[in-house]
Amino acid sequence: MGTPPGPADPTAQNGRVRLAVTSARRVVVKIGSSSLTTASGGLDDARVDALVDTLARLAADGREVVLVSSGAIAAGLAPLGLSRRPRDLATQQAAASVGQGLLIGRYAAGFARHRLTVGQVLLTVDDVTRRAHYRNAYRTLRKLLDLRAVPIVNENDTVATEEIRFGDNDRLAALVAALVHAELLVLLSDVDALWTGDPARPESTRITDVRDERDLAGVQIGGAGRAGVGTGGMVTKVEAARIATGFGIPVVLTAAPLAAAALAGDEVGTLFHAERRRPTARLFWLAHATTPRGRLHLDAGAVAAVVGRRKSLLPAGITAVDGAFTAGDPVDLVDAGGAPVARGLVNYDAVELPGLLGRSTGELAAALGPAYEREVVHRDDLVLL
Ligand SMILES: Nc1ncnc2c1ncn2[C@@H]1O[C@H](COP(=O)(O)OP(=O)(O)O)[C@@H](O)[C@H]1O
Ligand SMILES: N[C@@H](CCC(=O)OP(=O)(O)O)C(=O)O
Repeated sequence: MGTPPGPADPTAQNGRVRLAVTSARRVVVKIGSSSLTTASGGLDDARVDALVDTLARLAADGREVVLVSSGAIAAGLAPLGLSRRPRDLATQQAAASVGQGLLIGRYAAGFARHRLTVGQVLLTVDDVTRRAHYRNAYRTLRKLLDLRAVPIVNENDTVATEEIRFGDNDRLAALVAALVHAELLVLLSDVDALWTGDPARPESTRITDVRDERDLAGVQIGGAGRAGVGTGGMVTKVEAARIATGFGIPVVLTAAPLAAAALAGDEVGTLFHAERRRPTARLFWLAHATTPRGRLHLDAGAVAAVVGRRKSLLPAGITAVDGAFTAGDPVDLVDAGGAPVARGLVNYDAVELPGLLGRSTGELAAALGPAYEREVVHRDDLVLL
């Protein structure tokens, strides 16, 4: 390994402070299972307390903190006599049911030492994909912050099924950061930064800054490290960083013991710089938080119009339709090869479209009435993928 992770890392301090970090007033911090558990899999009280102390200091500084914490499944293993993360969903859910209570109890006791109250927020995919639920989740989180409580978020593992699971809390943390309009997302893992390749290999080096996709070219982004504890590895963290930075939120990725230094703005870990152009909340939600209900296949002309010239999608450019959506649902717009190029809110039911395909809006209006002059997806309801 190039440089061992830890506060002693000589490359960590060079006297510069990351202003994007120190100026953030509302911060979402995500910690992975691997940073909260002992090698044998149980909750590591010392690590939980260390994180709590760091976050309590942040709160004492007047910053608002939302914690997204994994670890429910890992914390439930030992009490159930299990030695490793189970593969089947039912046992994972049982472990999460036992472990989530222990986890939140541990946090509540830890924050109480600092006279801080915690609020448990368990979210399902629907809570961040369905607009009505999304607003509910936002209201609750907002209210907890207004009341100076520390929201502690996890996926509601006990009720999530395989199909509707996030499965990894990195993406959940990025969506929560966007939901609460955080100014910073901190991803804490068992590795001190994003490295150019597997951190265990001598040729790998630490990446201090990711300014855009070009800085990720050639980087080998692998799966989870310590077997049986973490889930997504670096892939889900980089994906979460893309989501958050695309929403204008900078992201610091580092190891849990470096959390305090990272939050003080020291140049530890990897800083993913925020993109300057921030999409509207609605389009962000459309791109990242919706599940498409169908697919519209576009011909080359329609792809050029929608992607290249940012035009609305008209029936004339659609060659086929899949799915059972109704007007107002999110659908993916795919090119001739089936690759999604955009997502949008469709103005027709799936059953209406086959009779309209390939026909001009003028022709449709003359044959079927003025209501059929409308776009299939209006450009204001479209986001490129
Ligand atoms: N390019 C890379 N840079 C850093 N870590 C990497 C890279 N590729 C793969 N990894 C692995 O990803 C692991 C972190 O993911 P994971 O175990 O899922 O953490 P967590 O439980 O914190 O979510 C690291 O321990 C590391 O071995
Ligand atoms: N919701 C699950 C965690 C899933 C997850 O993302 O884990 P990790 O990769 O350790 O952040 C739990 O609490 O066990």
